[in-house]
Amino acid sequence: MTVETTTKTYLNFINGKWEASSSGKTVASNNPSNRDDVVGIIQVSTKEELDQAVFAAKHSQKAWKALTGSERGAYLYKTADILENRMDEIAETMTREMGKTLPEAKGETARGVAILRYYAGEGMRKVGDVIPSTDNKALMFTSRVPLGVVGVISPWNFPVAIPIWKMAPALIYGNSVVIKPAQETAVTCAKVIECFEKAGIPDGVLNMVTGSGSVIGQGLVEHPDVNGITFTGSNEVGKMVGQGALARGAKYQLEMGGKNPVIVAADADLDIAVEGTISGAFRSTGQKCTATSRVIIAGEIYEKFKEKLLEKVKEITVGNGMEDGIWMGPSANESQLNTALSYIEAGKQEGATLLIGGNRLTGAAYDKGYFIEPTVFENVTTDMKIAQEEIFGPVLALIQVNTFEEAITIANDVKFGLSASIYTKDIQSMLSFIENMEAGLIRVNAESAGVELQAPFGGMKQSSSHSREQGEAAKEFFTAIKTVFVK
Ligand SMILES: NC(=O)C1=CN([C@@H]2O[C@H](COP(=O)(O)OP(=O)(O)OC[C@H]3O[C@@H](n4cnc5c(N)ncnc54)[C@H](O)[C@@H]3O)[C@@H](O)[C@H]2O)C=CC1
Ligand SMILES: O=C(O)CCC(=O)C(=O)O
Repeated sequence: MTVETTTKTYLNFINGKWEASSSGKTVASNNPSNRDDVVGIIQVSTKEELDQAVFAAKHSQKAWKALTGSERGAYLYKTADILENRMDEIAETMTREMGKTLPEAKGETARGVAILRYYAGEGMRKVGDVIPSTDNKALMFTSRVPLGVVGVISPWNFPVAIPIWKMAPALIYGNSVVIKPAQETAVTCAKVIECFEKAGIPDGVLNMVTGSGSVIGQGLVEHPDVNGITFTGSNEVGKMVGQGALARGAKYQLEMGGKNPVIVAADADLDIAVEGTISGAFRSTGQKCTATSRVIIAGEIYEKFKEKLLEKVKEITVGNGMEDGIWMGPSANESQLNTALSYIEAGKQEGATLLIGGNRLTGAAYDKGYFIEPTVFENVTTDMKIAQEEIFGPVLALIQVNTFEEAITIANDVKFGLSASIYTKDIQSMLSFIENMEAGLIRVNAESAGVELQAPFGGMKQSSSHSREQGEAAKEFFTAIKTVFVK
């Protein structure tokens, strides 16, 4: 395994060149397993660099759009090959930068490669339909055209997959892109951009500007030459992004929080349910919008499920995700750690019973990082904060119910609607769950997290702007439809 030991400074990528910010200011990206480890130095950019990037994107888009879909696809295939060759190095950077374990980071990087190849292929697929006109001498059809310049605002929890599942479809349909990655994972993003550069993407078509959300993120939202904004992150910021884009008539797409339930029915295979619950709740230290945060369990099997779950939670090894044998890494930053700890405190204050975990880990192996125990509460009622709000940490709430209807009511009793699972063998329960659950992702006998790149991804209620990402659904956002009538 190669671990970088020198600290490199990463620049903005504007119009095909790597350039420092005119601010002269930089910030270190630190390892959440060991804050003394600086993964890289990144630019704290100004509005000036953002303007340059948007200008470059605007002026390169016409020629990019004029290429055929297969020509654009060729750049994505090439980028995929380069990313695949750099898989180990980029995955290691991801683990050092945000903490998820190396196997998870490798899996995510491989997913990035697959997403690039999927959208490369989209360049050869149809961009319209023929629709019968009521005039039999006319030809009527639709054609999809790019939006123009797309602004990508990405979070830190999937530093490779999320930027790629936004940039790849934007590019294949003929848009140019300016990305502002989360500061916490800007080094990983810069390495992904290097893959596009090495693949020869034309100057200006893809630009990266790092910096704060309030300057560069907000700047993208407000920029008159940015035609579409795609965002993943918190509900608070997402709503501001949506309002800002709407105010100037730009298209927007928001993927935000979740409070995802798992229902364990009385007839569930408990071993499979426990395994899926553990993986959904604690992989990536609970920092997925699709993470399981509530388990709603039939009274008949409650004690048995709880016992099996706690046995498995005790086996979770927490530590530096670069090390063999570690199953759960740290929180991605100090603020995430403190948020999780404050929700644990709120759970105790509001009367939930702490069954396991609940503490920050201390000692030589932990003191320089943001490590927290996997935590499970019981006697949780739906009015409690830990049952209502997105924690984005390894905290699970167990809720006991007497009937299936009660389980569905509780599962739906939140403002979010991203993902929901049920464990059952009964076909009627499955069908009722599929019918009545208010969630964009419905999972039966499978964990709440886990998204397939070729299928639509997004939520109901306050989890998204009601649009969908990934798969063919991406076409809806990254293109506009022209209806053409020819006579
Ligand atoms: N849905 C998801 O996958 C994610 C949800 N979150 C949620 O958000 C919480 C806070 O995490 P943060 O990293 O602080 O999320 P955030 O929503 O602040 O950040 C997401 C992205 O938005 C940018 N941003 C921040 N302020 C902005 C503004 N005013 N205008 C435009 N862009 C802006 C950030 O720089 C980052 O690139 C987490 O605890 C979690 O609950 C965070 C990351 C991903
Ligand atoms: O569960 C996944 O694979 C994707 C989750 C996601 O998109 C997110 O946490 O932002």
